[in-house]
Amino acid sequence: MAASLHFHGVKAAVTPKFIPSKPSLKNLGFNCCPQQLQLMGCKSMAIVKNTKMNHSFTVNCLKVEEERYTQQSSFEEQKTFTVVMKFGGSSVSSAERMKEVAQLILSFPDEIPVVVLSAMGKTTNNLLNAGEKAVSCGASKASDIPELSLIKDLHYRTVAELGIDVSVVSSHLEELEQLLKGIAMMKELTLRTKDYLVSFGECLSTRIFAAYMNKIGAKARQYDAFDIGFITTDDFTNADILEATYPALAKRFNDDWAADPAIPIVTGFLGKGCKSCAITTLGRGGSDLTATTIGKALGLREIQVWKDVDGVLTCDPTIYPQAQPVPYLTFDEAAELAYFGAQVLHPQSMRPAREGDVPVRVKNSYNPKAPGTLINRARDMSEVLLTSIVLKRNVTMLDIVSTRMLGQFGFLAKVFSIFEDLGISVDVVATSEVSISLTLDPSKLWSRELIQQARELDRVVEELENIAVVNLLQNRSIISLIGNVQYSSLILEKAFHVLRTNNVNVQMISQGASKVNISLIVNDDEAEKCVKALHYAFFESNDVPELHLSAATIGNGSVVRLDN
Ligand SMILES: Nc1ncnc2c1ncn2[C@@H]1O[C@H](COP(=O)(O)OP(=O)(O)O)[C@@H](O)[C@H]1O
Ligand SMILES: N[C@@H](CC(=O)OP(=O)(O)O)C(=O)O
Repeated sequence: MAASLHFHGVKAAVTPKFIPSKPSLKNLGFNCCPQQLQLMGCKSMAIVKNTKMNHSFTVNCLKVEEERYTQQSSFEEQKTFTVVMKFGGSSVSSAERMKEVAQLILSFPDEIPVVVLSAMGKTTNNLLNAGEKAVSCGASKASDIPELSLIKDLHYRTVAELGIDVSVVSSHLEELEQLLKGIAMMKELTLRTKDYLVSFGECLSTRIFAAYMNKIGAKARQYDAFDIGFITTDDFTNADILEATYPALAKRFNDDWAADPAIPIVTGFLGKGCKSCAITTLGRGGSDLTATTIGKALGLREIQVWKDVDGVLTCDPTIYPQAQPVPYLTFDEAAELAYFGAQVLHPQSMRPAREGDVPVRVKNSYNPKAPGTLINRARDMSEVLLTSIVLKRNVTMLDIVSTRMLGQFGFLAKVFSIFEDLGISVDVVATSEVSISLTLDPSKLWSRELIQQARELDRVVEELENIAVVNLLQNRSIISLIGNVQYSSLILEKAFHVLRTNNVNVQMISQGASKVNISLIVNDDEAEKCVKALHYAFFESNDVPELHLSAATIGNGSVVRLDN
């Protein structure tokens, strides 16, 4: 039974589920006690809906097991926030989208969210391109850089369409223009300056959105991540979040809420270098990591990442539009999928969620009714064969052959110490007694200038040639088959059948220890064809007689029965 109450002029809808504790009610401007709610027929607990703030609060509750409410009853304080809701650039690309996102947030009245936003639409790319152009255009031309105009137009138009004050963005846009002039004068764009430059995207989007939320009566407060405790390494453009971040965030958000409740609107992607104290970024797509970090810091019920697709799909829809949503994933599967190139999630974003054991839900902000993908610690894998196919292009592969390797102690250690010294990560490895084949993580190389990359690769080869014969193979792709490696023979049999039929020779294969990933290396120019054929075979075709399967279908979440 639901009821309606009026306290201090604020209408409160009460659902007989929770009875809020006195202190929490006071924070919200209410003044009632469990007895009053019991009188209303709320036998156990109640949710109080503050219709003025257009929000429900499942604030700390007291279970009324006894008939009588006594003053001595302990009102346990409950955590205030319930979920993180992260919206990517595609979800907040225009005023219209921001309005829809605001309504979407408010359509969950039982949640108290921390909202994380990325930069609007293509703003991060435009900022990076503007920075590159500023290096060579000359200070007098910096104001005319086309990408600067695009950024200004988008943000001025958005505030106008949302009916909020232009001062919310004007000082930041002026500062951005000054920065581009500075870059033009210096004729140089360091990684540190690059991070400062791209930070304008998230700083602008969150300010606009918070102002709009306040305008429509949903009290919100904007936060710059680098000011509230996101402490990172000083690896500009690819910083890692440090442990000190978690307690700092919890304190800041909880203290602010206790003092003056408002929905936090936080910049994704950004942090503050622990030594430099300068703005850092978490790598492209890093707002997902911002969201999971907050989820762990506050011990929330769920982390929601809202995208422009119906969840994590069986493969990249830009390669294969027939890709289907994957309803459930484990943290391990999602981490492998992200690490091996599925753009939908940031490669490091699963770590805090797994550590904090907070489920992650990937949803579509353009289609909120779609169930999306739920990522959890475990799921029943017994009937799962393949979950998703991921393609990572532009990979460099090294074949390292040592005639002295046979029985030579420490060869692998020497090889890997060379990579460690040069700060290059290795993705996939396969070894034999006399050789080792490996691929290099392109994202680590991509963050460097092209010339620097070439120099670094030359150095790797030079160093390795002291101990082995090295063959450098570029333009390769890694196709990762994410699924149940317990069925590896079945997966491989099917995959190799498909590849043979398509005349593709696999150059390297690795199963790894993850139990969820088999990686195949092929030439770049054959990779897309392979992914399409594999997707068809694993997710769409039932016709697999040569595999002796009795199930009607195999693939994502479907039943696989092997005829013994
Ligand atoms: N396996 C996959 N599942 C879902 N989306 C994928 C996958 N692989 C690549 N993508 C791409 O990722 C995009 C969503 O990620 P992203 O651009 O980071 O979204 P946002 O900017 O909204 O956070 C999709 O539009 C899709 O093209
Ligand atoms: N704006 C940053 C961070 C980010 O996470 O963006 P998105 O959520 O739109 O992928 C980027 O483009 O990399």
